[in-house]
This record gives sequence, structure tokens and C-alpha cells, in this order.
Amino acid sequence: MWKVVRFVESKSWGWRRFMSTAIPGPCIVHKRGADILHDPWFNKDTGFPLTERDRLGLRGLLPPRVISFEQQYDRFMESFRSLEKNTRGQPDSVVSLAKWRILNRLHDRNETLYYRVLIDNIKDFAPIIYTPTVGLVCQNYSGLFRRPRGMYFSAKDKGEMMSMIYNWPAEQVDMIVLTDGSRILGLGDLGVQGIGIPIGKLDIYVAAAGINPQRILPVMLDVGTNNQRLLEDRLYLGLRQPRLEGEEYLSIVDEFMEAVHRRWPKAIVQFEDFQMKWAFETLQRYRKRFCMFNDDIQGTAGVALAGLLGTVRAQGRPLADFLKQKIVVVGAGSAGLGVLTMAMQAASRMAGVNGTAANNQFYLIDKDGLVTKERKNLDPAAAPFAKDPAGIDGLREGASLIEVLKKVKPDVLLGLSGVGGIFNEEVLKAMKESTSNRPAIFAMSNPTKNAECTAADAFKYAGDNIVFASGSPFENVNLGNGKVGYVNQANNMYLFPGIGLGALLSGARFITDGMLQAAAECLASYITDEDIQKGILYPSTDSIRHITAEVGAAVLRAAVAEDLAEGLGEVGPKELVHMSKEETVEYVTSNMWFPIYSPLVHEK
Ligand SMILES: NC(=O)C1=CN([C@@H]2O[C@H](COP(=O)(O)OP(=O)(O)OC[C@H]3O[C@@H](n4cnc5c(N)ncnc54)[C@H](O)[C@@H]3O)[C@@H](O)[C@H]2O)C=CC1
Ligand SMILES: CC(=O)C(=O)O
Ligand SMILES: [Mg+2]
Repeated sequence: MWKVVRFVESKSWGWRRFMSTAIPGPCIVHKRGADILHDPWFNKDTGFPLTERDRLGLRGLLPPRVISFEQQYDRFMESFRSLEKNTRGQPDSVVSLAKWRILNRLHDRNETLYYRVLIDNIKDFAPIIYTPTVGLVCQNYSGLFRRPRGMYFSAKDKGEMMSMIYNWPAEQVDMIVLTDGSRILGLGDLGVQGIGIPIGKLDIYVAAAGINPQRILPVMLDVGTNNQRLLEDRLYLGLRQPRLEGEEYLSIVDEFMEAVHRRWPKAIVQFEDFQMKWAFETLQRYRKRFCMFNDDIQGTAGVALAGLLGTVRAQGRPLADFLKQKIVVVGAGSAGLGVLTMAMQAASRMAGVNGTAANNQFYLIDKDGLVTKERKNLDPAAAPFAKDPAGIDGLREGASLIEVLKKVKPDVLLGLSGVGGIFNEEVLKAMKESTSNRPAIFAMSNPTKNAECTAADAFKYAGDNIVFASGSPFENVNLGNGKVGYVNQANNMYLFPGIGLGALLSGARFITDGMLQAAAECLASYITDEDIQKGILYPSTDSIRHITAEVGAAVLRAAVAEDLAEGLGEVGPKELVHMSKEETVEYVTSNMWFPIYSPLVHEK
């Protein structure tokens, strides 16, 4: 069924205004005839009105009957539902890929309709175009490849990028998601096949932040792969060479960043799924030079912090008790260290002390066990969280997860290890012995098979009263007696769209810790006490547009407060400074693109 009504009834008052007053403005198109039908940005399929068919030379190229947008929408949803019915009982991977294919075909053909069904059905479709199915798509990308999407810059393009960037057909690009494919979700090095991640993230940008799909650009930097299986795969579509390293690698990323900045100085670049060493290195290298951020380090940190603060509220304690929470983080990679860094900054602010003074509550575990100051070759990024063995009774360097849990009895166990099932029965039962009245388990690794535990196991072994969150979606758990174990999705999708949109509208030249902190605080305060008591830490993904508007406004206001906002288009710093909080949310909302067919006007 067509769902305008749901928009009108939703809490998103900005859309209501939009929906009631929107008369779509004309869209200039430099093509005619069949070229328009083959361009998904402009194509309306059978939806072209007769007058437009005349104006654009389309008469005779389509069946005569005009089908309304609403009818097209319903027809697609019917096809989708019958595909669901017809594939029932088949293996999950077959069903997931079939669903991805039907959506991808629409994406390739008619973007307006595609984004409309995505926005309306985000809860059902995010698991297909994003985690977990996007992981499967990346793993099989070379075989699934039919049409290119986004841009590919390879090591062979060195010296050419400044001109190549002009091959992109859109005049303006606002949002770029960039990967080198070296750590795709928890699936490791997938080389060029990792392009599925920027595509999926940017689909979320369009759906959640209303970034115009004509202004997004997914990018793959192909510097080779160290994945032997791919190197030996005759269908592999990327460079068949080992990954570039050191200065050679950095010179490729430098050249790309310079090229982007030259053509679109205001575009935001989101770094995604880079292996840890390059994730940290590139963040340090570019964060003061370009408007960029690393989603795995910074976006994830904000979402996790919001969840950690929500956990304190779920325990019925004041927020200041965050300082008393004992938190065990499993995984000392870009995501785990990003989370700890932001959590420690928050704790330090609350305690009014400097960074390292507040680290007693955190325990960090990696593949070699508990990280202490005795660790050989201790990574500098992990150093602030390394324990002094003298201060942790009986726990030695490299102590196992179970040893740490039995000793510490933490309030929170948070996994960002990429290792599926590492929170096994013994680990979860140990969490039952937590000193907290409401222990929290965050199994944040993606995709689903890499989650540290399933939702069902978490409630079964750690107890009904836990708070649970996972990076990929799980169904809520039936606990019997009419009780439900609520499953939260602790995924950076709650923040990155708002960070990108807020930064874009602010016109800031770079993205500061203050802007990221504002994003996290906004998400943390979004949930009501009533929901928190039920174990709900994050809002439903159904309201992702509304959340993103709020987060975007918080980021924008933080940029204004730091005197960094230069504005965008006709709304300059003076106008931004005078906007109230509500006006800023309204401004952000009114800048969100919404998929409706615009009248097309041909211009030579
Ligand atoms: N839910 C979300 O929003 C996000 C989830 N992630 C997920 O987090 C995972 C890790 O991502 P990154 O930190 O970027 O990866 P990474 O490769 O940088 O780090 C992985 C870390 O896990 C540790 N590890 C590996 N095996 C272990 C074991 N058996 N026991 C304890 N620790 C172990 C490694 O030593 C390393 O420190 C991935 O699965 C990714 O999908 C990442 C970003 C956001
Ligand atoms: C969600 C995400 O960014 C990741 O798993 O890498
Ligand atoms: Mg990621």
C-alpha cells in the first residue's frame, strides 16, 4: 500500500510541512528520447505524463498508458512480497541475494522510485542494502557485477586522478564515501569488491539524510589486495597485485583527496572500512585539511557512547554514574579504540579530570587477551587503555576474556572484534554474575555471522534483565510469560548521516570533536525514560529521517558555536547564528531531498 499517510502521521513535522506544500520544481535535463529512459536519475518508466512524452521525444517509446507513481510503487512492493513468498524455505543467502537483486534492478532503472520504496520501508530494506546482506554482496561482487556504480581509482591511475575526477557526470557532489576495501565489515580484505559498502552507506545517506542521489559518489581506491583467494579468482575485477604499503599507499590517497577537493571543495568525505593502521593514519593526516571523518572510528564511537549512557539510565541510575560503570571492550581495532577514546573523553568531562585519569573503569581485550602496559609492541592508540598489572588484582597481561569477566564482573561487555560467537555460553553466563542490576551486552560486529553472540543466546544465558544491542539486526526475543527481550541495533547508521548532513550545511572546513560529541549527545538524549526502562536504547530505524534531522542540527549548531560554520548557498554564517534550535532542525529538514517525480525540462 502507498504510504503517504505514514509520513503525515509520523513525528517528523518537517516532512508534514514538506508534504503539504511541496510542488516539485522543474528539473533541467540535457537529454532527450531513449537516453532519458536509460538514465535512472531521470527515468520515470511508464510514469511520464503525455505532455512530457511530447516535450522529450518519448512518444512511442513507451506503452501508451500512463501509470501513476503510486501505482508503480504498489506494483514494485507486490513483486517484492511475492518474491518473499516464492523464496520461503530456501537458504538465507539465496533469499537475501534475490531480494538485493530486485532492489538493485530498480536502483539501476529508476532512482526516484527506488529511494521512495527505500525510505518508506527502511526497516525492512536496510538489512538488504546495508548490513548484513551488503556483506554477502561484497563477497560475491565480481560475480554479481552487471553495471558500474560510483568511481574506481586504482594504483594504475597515479598521476591521472585530477583529470579522472572530471569524468564523473554530476556537476556537484556533496557526499563521498571512500574505501580501500581492506577491512570490509568483519569479513576482512575484499579488495575492489568492497565498493558495495560505499554504495550501501550512501543509500542510507539518501534515505536518512535526504542527500540528493545525484550528488553522492561511492568511491573505491583499489591499491591491490592481500586476499589470496581473490588474487587467484579469474573473475576478480580488481588489480591483481598485493596492496601498496607505506608512502606509495599514502601518495594514492593524497592524490585522490586533492582531486576531490579541487573539483568539489565543499564535499564531505567519509572514510569507511579501512584497516586499522590506515584508518588512524589517514584520519590524523586529513582531518585538519579536509572536511572528512572516519565512520568506523568516530561514527561508531558516538553510537556506542549513546548506548553506554542509555545503559546507565536503564539501570535507573543518574548519568553521573557512568563514571562507576566497569566496561570491558573486546576488540582493539579502529572501532574498539574509537569507542574507548570517546567514552574516556565523556568520562573525563563528567569527572572534570584530564583524559587518562578517568581510565580505571575500562578494560581492553584483543586477540592476545587483556591489554596491559606490559604488552610488547603496545600500539600507541591502545596505550591510554592499557592496564597497569599492579592495579588489577590477579589479572595478568594477556588474561583471557573469561578471566577478566570473572574478576571484574563488569556492567558492560562490548564486542567490536569481528569474531562471530566469541561471547559463548560461558562468557554470557559470566555476565550473569555482573555486579550490575542490568548488565549490558553489545555484540556490535558485522555482519550477522560475525556478531559476538546472537540475541537469543544473550537473553538465554545472561538473563532476562540484560540490555542487548547488536551491530546487525536481530528479531526481538520472546522471553515467555508475555515478556520481550528488546534488541537494539547499535550501528553507526544512527549517526553518520547526521554528521555528514550537519557538516555539509554548516559549510565548516573540517569536522571537530565538538561536532561529533554533539551528534552523540543528541542521539543519547533522543530516547524517553519510558522506552529506556524497557531496554530500548536507540529509536526504531523507522524514524531514521527524524533522528538524522536532529543529529544534523546538533552538528550544525556545534559548528556554529565553534565559529567554524561558513554556511552553504544563500544561508551564510549570519543566518545560521540566529537560528534557534527548532529553526535549525527545520532548516536541516527542509534541505532533505525527497523522491517525487519532477517535471523534466529539456535544455540543450
Ligand atoms: N556496529 C557498528 O556500527 C560497527 C561495527 N564494526 C564492526 O567491528 C568489527 C571490528 O572492526 P575494526 O575495529 O575496524 O576491525 P580491526 O580489524 O581494526 O580490529 C579488530 C580487533 O579485534 C581483535 N580481535 C581479533 N580476534 C579476537 C579475539 N579472538 N578475541 C579478542 N579480540 C580479538 C583484534 O586484535 C583487533 O584488535 C567488524 O566486525 C566491524 O564490522 C565496526 C564499525 C562500526
Ligand atoms: C557498520 C560499519 O561501519 C562496519 O561494520 O564497519
Ligand atoms: Mg564500517
